[in-house]
Amino acid sequence: MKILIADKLSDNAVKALENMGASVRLEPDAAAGDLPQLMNDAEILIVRSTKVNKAAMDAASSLSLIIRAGAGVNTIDLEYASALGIHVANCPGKNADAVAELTIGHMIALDRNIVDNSIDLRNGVWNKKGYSKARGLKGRTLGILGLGSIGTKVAAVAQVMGMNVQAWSRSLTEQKAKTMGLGFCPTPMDLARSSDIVSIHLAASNDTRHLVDRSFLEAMKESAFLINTSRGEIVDSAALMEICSSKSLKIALDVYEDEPGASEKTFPHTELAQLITGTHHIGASTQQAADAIADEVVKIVESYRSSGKPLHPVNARDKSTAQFNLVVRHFNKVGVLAAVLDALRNADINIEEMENSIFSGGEAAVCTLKLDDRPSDVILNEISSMDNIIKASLK
Ligand SMILES: NC(=O)C1=CN([C@@H]2O[C@H](COP(=O)(O)OP(=O)(O)OC[C@H]3O[C@@H](n4cnc5c(N)ncnc54)[C@H](O)[C@@H]3O)[C@@H](O)[C@H]2O)C=CC1
Ligand SMILES: O=C(O)CCC(=O)C(=O)O
Repeated sequence: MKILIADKLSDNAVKALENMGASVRLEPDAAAGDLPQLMNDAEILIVRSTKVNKAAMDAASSLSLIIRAGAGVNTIDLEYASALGIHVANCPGKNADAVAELTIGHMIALDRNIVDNSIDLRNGVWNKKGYSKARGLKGRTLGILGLGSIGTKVAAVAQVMGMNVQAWSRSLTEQKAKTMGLGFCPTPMDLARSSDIVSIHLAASNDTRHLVDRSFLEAMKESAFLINTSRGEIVDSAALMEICSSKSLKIALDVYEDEPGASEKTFPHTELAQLITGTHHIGASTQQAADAIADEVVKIVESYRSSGKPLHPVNARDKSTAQFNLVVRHFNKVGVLAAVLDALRNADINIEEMENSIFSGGEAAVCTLKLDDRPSDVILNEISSMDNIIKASLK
């Protein structure tokens, strides 16, 4: 098993992979453009934020699994991976505590102007009066966009801090919000209008691109806070730059549209930087999160090695469209299933999924095949009467 790690991963995880018998190549400073040259005969590619595009996959004929050592998979061309039959898996929730911690940190920093306080002190300015105007967070309304792993954790911490927490999330219902002690916002715009602080925890996709757009920003309360630790593309940063001063919005960002890769050294959006408090996409960058992610990556490789299926697949088809389940009980002999497949091929029936389980003792087995068409009774009889078949039936 050949593994290319094109980002930083802990030494312990590398050792654990090697102990599984894998040959591991470490390229911690690789950029997206380097991947085609580095792929060679890698079967598994492990990345953090390094983008994985068509060129990388085209250069890797042995590649069968890409592991995102993190949560967001918008950096991987999922459509192309699916078209080439390459599994993509991620580590859901494993860095959520770290991002929630940074989010809460940004929220407190905005309220108390911690960054400006510190810059003034460094410049020899003492301004206790000027900086003594925080509103405080207790009793204020925090609106969370996206109640996934991170959004849920941010909500829980904010509740402990005495904030009123409300949320919009695509599958959130009023009832579910109520059981979580949260206010329910039927639409993102409702949340924008009624929150003192908006915190974004959505996955980036075509649906969520610029979900926080000009009209959302205009709907926000005067002097509200906006915090984005999810993905830059979710906020229309051009609109943000135009609107934030006129509405006195306070902004904290960890992520940016067209943000530099991890190995780059220049931040191009300096105009935006003047208007915000910003961090360098470090939401997940704590030792705790790195350890939790590394452990999960090892589990994903283990699951893939032992079953051929990775834990946490993100590009598997949600639900098979095949409606016909052919169940074949058979003796555990060479060639039995090949004959079944042959009969189905001759009938022009496609097998979409197939699973064979052997019973204890190893004598008999049952194979379930999901088919795109109904086999006729003639074919069922033909299969049932084959050598070493006990019975074939449709379920
Ligand atoms: N700043 C950082 O270092 C980090 C940033 N992130 C970002 O935060 C995002 C959220 O992370 P988690 O909470 O762990 O993920 P999650 O998968 O648990 O939650 C994702 C949320 O996005 C929503 N969502 C997904 N697709 C959607 C769509 N098409 N339309 C509307 N809503 C949609 C889901 O309903 C869910 O509420 C990640 O996707 C990632 O982009 C994650 C980890 C670290
Ligand atoms: O690995 C990183 O530093 C980025 C983490 C992240 O953005 C994610 O997990 O979605």
